[in-house]
Amino acid sequence: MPELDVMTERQTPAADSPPGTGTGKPLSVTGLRKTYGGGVTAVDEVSMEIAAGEFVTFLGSSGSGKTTTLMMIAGFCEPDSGSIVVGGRDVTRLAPQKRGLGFVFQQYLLFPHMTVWENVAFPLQLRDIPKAELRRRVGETLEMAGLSGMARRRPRELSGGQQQRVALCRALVYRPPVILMDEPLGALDKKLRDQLQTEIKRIQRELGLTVIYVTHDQEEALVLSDRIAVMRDGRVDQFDTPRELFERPRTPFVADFLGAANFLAGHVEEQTPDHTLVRLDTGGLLKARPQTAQAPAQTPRVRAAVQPGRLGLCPAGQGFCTGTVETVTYVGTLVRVTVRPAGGADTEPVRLELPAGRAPAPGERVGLTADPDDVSVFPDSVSAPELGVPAPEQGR
Ligand SMILES: Nc1ncnc2c1ncn2[C@@H]1O[C@H](COP(=O)(O)OP(=O)(O)OP(=O)(O)O)[C@@H](O)[C@H]1O
Repeated sequence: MPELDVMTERQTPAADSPPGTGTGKPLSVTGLRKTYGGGVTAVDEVSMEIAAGEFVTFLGSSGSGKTTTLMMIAGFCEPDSGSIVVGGRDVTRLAPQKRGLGFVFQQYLLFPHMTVWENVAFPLQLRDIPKAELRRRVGETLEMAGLSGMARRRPRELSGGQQQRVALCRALVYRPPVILMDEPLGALDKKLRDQLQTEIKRIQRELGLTVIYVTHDQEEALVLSDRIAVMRDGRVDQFDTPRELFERPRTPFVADFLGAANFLAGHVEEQTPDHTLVRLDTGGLLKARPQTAQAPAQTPRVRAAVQPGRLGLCPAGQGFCTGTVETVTYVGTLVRVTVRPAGGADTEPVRLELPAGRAPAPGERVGLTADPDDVSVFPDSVSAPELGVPAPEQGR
């Protein structure tokens, strides 16, 4: 892991704007590629345009190329080809410390012998910021992160969450044009993660920061991001808003990775400009939204994908499928239900997420419904396991 601010050269801060005026800059990445020794192509032709003040997350399973892409943007890893432009300036061949970017990593890398105040002030001292200005900025940043009362403590006197907030302050204090965060909350427990996610998002909005965030946690990506780049095998499968990724997944991998989609096998029976009708292997007819360019009109076999939270119950014999309730698991205000469809011996149970008040009883026969707009249809040329999609877990 690179030593952070220690490497930062003496330079004028990227922006001197006070909070609220939007310090973030746009970033564009074109045709980025990295192959490690041994022939592993970690990143393969990644291109994206990130707007000033946008919160973008690289989401993907382990080994999908998230960290390598981030490290190339940071300058700690040299790309084989491609370019990186920050705020109109090509930084591809610049040393990390000359890019002026901020970093927050899972390991806090605070200086143990310095107080919180000194840790946060350090990047400004490196940049020869006048004392009064330094005091104002450190004070302001600590206050924003709720750390004002802890300025005199040393890192070992803080909890993990507090230490991570100090690391965040240290990246924020000199208002870099882009902040890069690699699993910064990975070491914290769920409650702290939730709390810090809210704080990171608030601070990012308040300051208008451009943030690139790496995580393999779907929920975290959905909570934080304006847009998410879903990565697989070094490539970006889809770069879109959380809503688009949910409602218009372009690949089965995206459908499954974001929402643990149900995949229902069948064939297209009818295609009109208004809808697609899929005859499921279990016998029922499922109406999906009309298909676009990648319409599987020529593909006899398809898989219809629908998220568990977008399915509803109706009386048995109605809807696109009838089956028997197998499991009912309460998860807070939600209930996770699995239904074994009748009429398809080998079919997987269908997973639903319902409000707790609408839970059916195990053994009950129910029908399933879905809004056609929530149903995506994919050609059945590639199976989910081949795409690296994990098998659905019971009660997930
Ligand atoms: N220094 C290296 N030398 C050789 N191969 C590497 C090196 N660093 C990463 N890789 C390989 O490149 C691929 C992408 O790795 P990368 O760390 O970018 O993925 P990631 O999505 O960030 O994964 P994780 O979530 O596990 O950190 C993997 O196959 C990995 O084994």
